[in-house]
Amino acid sequence: MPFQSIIDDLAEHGWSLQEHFLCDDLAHALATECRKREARGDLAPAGVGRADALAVREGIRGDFIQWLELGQSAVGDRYLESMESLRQALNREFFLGLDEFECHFAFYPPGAFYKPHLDRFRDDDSRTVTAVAYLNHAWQPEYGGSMRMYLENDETLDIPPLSGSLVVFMSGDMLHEVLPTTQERLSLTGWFRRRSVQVL
Ligand SMILES: O=C(O)CCC(=O)C(=O)O
Ligand SMILES: [Fe+2]
Repeated sequence: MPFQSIIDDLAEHGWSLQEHFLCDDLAHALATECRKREARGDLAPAGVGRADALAVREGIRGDFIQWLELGQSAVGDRYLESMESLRQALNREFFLGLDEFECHFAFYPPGAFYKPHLDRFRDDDSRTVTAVAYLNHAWQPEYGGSMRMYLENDETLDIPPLSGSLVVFMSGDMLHEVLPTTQERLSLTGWFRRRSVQVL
């Protein structure tokens, strides 16, 4: 079961890569859904920060996003249901108290990137585990657009955004970035959250 290997990887080193997490038809249908939203103009430039501190900073990230909610599309619901099963598996194993999953489509036009960052906000530690699913069929190495993770001992790992793969990591620990892409790059980025304890 892929969930067990995600859990084992997280316990061992805080991240996991599952190269065939989504079956081909689901990955393809999600890519179609993302492109449809993009064509309709539903995606908006992504911001940096949270709520009232939210700002669009093109020097930091250049992707366009739209949140995925239950009931918007059958294919979106299928993805959210599999993340719900993963949430329950993570809670059973790690007692993280994850009580929510939020996720958005992301569309990186050619030239876009996302500079190195952690997924946890300075004033809100509710984002606990990050899960990113990639939706790019026949992605070639020369397109760029890999996600670079900064591991221990100054090592880095570049993960190409290949259709169907899922990367999971601890949101507060893993420094990561999206390297500049030369092609349109589609993904679903999400976070398992626990109830936020506000730092005043
Ligand atoms: O698309 C990716 O590979 C990662 C995106 C990301 O780091 C984010 O949205 O916080
Ligand atoms: Fe991130």
